[in-house]
Amino acid sequence: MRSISEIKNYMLWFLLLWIFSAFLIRFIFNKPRKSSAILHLPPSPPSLPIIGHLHHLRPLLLHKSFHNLFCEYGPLLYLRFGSYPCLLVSSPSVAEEIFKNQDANFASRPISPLDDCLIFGNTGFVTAPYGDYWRFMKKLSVTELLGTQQIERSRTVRHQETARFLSKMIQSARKTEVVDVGAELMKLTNNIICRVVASTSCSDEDDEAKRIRELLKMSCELAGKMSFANSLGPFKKLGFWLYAKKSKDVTARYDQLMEKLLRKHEDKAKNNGSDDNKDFMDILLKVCHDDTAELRITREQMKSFIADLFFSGTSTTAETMQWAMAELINNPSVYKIARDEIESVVGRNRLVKETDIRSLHYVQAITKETLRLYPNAPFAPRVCIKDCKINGFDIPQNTPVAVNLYSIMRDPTIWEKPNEFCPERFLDLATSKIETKGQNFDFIPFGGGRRGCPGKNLAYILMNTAIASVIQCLDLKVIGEDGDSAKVNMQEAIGMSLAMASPLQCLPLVHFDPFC
Ligand code: HEM
Repeated sequence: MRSISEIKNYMLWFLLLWIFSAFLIRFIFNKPRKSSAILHLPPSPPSLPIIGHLHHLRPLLLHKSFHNLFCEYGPLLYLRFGSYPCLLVSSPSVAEEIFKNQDANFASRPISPLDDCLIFGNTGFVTAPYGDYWRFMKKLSVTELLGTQQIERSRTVRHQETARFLSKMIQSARKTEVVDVGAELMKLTNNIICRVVASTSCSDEDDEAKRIRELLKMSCELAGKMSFANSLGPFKKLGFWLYAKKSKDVTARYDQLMEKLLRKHEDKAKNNGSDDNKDFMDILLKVCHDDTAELRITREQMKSFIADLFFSGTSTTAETMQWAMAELINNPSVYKIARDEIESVVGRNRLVKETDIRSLHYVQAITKETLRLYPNAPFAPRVCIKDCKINGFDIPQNTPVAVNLYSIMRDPTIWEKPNEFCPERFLDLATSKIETKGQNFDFIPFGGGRRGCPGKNLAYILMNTAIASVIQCLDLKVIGEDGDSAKVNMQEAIGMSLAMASPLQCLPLVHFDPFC
């Protein structure tokens, strides 16, 4: 029998041979396109034959690679990854062109590499091209789920879930138990989205919620790997070959889960025609069965849309809160200022409520500063629908665009000490009130324009309240070799979203117990 290392050697040789022949074939048969030679394209960093700028990328740490490119070569770059061009935008003025002045022309997303094997492929809302389907779903989500009135309506759900999260943390504190804060925050956001979308209560014992979380995580990882594979030009098939089976499996399991939830809702609709307490799934089903609706959505589109909401709304919010907690632990003076603010506004007799947030300016500044440093979606992917000009340069039709939110919000020409956590920068120092920064496209953690994040308001209210509750009720201690002065490791994880490399493990200590 061959040893593992022999097999590995064979595979390596096979791979090298395959790569070499692919390069050769491409070199011989692919003549450069004439049209790109006469276009006045934006500047490009030095590139290599065939792979273009691929050598500038660190696999699965795209935002870091983009940030390095921005620091070294400037804020508007025309890149080529294998056979794929990409416009990298890292300045507020060009972001304004994309999100405002030429918004309609940049309102589509690049074709997803995941279309035929993952649920987050091209049938979804997030990846849908700018057209009738996207407009219809956007209207529905803004009016029926994520608008101000709907956010008000789901306040009780958020309050109950935040209290559940907090009481779990307090219980662990009483038992001197170390808590995986990231996992608890993920449960919190997942439960809220589950209840708002499908009235599914996901308790600790319910492994349905756990399954949703696991599938989301797997999908995220696969999406990252497959997107990277897609940029490898002639080698993208290798990526699909490696990940297709797993992707299909994830999709099938997600589909089963959605079907189960949809059937429950259909049964409920049959037995009770009343419009009271309709959740988002009820509304979607109604639209799906409505012959007179502006647009008939299919069952598949409905499932993808719901998956998109889970995908976009849960880990984004949970991971941002995890960064906030980590920064708070590493910056005890910030913790103290925020706690003093909460105690002066709320007192020490009751738990902070959503309606207190408008008076908690420092807490709001903490959330904003966290989003500035750690935008969970570090770049907004768009595509140019038709030929246009930006800053006098030609941008050809169908050019994928990455608006580099991460670099814009760490640009030293815009932000003083850009890598430092300093919530004060969001406060008007004269009034100590929150400033409305972001009008100039320098603070854009939620993207912008018509394709900007529709969950922004929900995310803000949820994060501000959960962060304020933790500050009000708990001290968080990291267990490390340095004893009480141990700091959280702020390293970023490998992946497409900006998550922490190591899960935040803390020992909570009770400062105020609102449930006593
Ligand atoms: C901290 C939390 C969040 C962050 C940082 C975030 C960030 C973003 C960003 C950067 C985009 C792309 C915007 C663009 O292309 O201009 C986006 C899109 C989106 N987000 Fe969020 N998001 C968050 C929370 C949420 C929540 C809570 C929901 C809903 C439950 C949500 C739903 C969506 C959807 C559906 C899209 C796609 C919009 C479209 O393609 O038209 N997000 N988000």
